[in-house]
Amino acid sequence: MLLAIDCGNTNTVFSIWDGTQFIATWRTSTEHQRTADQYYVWLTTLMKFQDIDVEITEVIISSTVPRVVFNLRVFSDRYFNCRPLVVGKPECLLPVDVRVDAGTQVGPDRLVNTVAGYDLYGGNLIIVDFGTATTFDVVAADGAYIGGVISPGVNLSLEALHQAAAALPHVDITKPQAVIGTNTVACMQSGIFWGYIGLIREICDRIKAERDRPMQVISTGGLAPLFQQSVALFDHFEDDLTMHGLTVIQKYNKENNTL
Ligand SMILES: Nc1ncnc2c1ncn2[C@@H]1O[C@H](COP(=O)(O)OP(=O)(O)OP(=O)(O)O)[C@@H](O)[C@H]1O
Ligand SMILES: CC(C)(CO)[C@@H](O)C(=O)NCCC(=O)O
Ligand SMILES: [K+]
Repeated sequence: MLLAIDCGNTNTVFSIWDGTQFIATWRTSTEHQRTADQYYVWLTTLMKFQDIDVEITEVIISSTVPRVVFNLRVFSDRYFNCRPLVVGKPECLLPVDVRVDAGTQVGPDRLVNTVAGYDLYGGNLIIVDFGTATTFDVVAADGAYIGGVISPGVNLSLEALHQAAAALPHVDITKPQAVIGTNTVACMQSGIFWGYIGLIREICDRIKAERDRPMQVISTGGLAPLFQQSVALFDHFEDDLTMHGLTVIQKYNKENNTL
């Protein structure tokens, strides 16, 4: 079975794919100090707890944090006796083109999202991923990643306000009752919530105008449904878009990679 690992700057998600579906998914915070042995103890404890008794024979990794890849490689090699496929490395083939400025290292999560979006919906897409950063990936008609937009993540923006201003507390994002806040928390929530709705709408409109063709907007990440509640910003929401992309890339390499 395949273990797919999506390592973001904040969280790392592990999913087990049985060839047809994900049978389990677990999330942990991303820490580059974590060793191969620590990953193994953590994972097997959760597997036992959920009565999941499967043999992992393949591992694929997408990591936006280069430093964690070493220990994840050791983890894969030591405990599953396999060499992991690492998205973004030359030995990992992609089923789509990447058309960006020479020397640009596109985040592997954005490449994986592109592959997943193209597999599910075809080309001409804008993929909006709410993670540590909010990213917009633009997918051409032929599935190529042709660039996009990187904005500060929702939680990052809230945290930055709290860190920089002595009188501003830490708040969680929710949809505010009104635009005009009558207390500090409500003011902050309004700024982030409606500010983000504006940001998403403006960026998507401008990308569509620049491309001058109809495009579907696909969203993923924990906060997408919250924004979609108020304004129809997205055509589709995919909870596990990145994980889906990892399975597509794994299959593609199995069929086409001679290494
Ligand atoms: N209402 C909310 N207020 C604050 N945080 C929320 C809320 N709803 C969801 N979240 C958080 O949003 C995050 C969404 O997870 P997601 O996997 O999309 O990004 P991430 O893992 O934080 O980022 P990265 O992939 O860059 O590490 C989760 O950490 C979740 O706890
Ligand atoms: C933008 C993030 C942090 C989003 O996870 C990641 O995709 C990344 O580190 N990207 C590298 C730069 C780029 O994608 O152009
Ligand atoms: K993510």
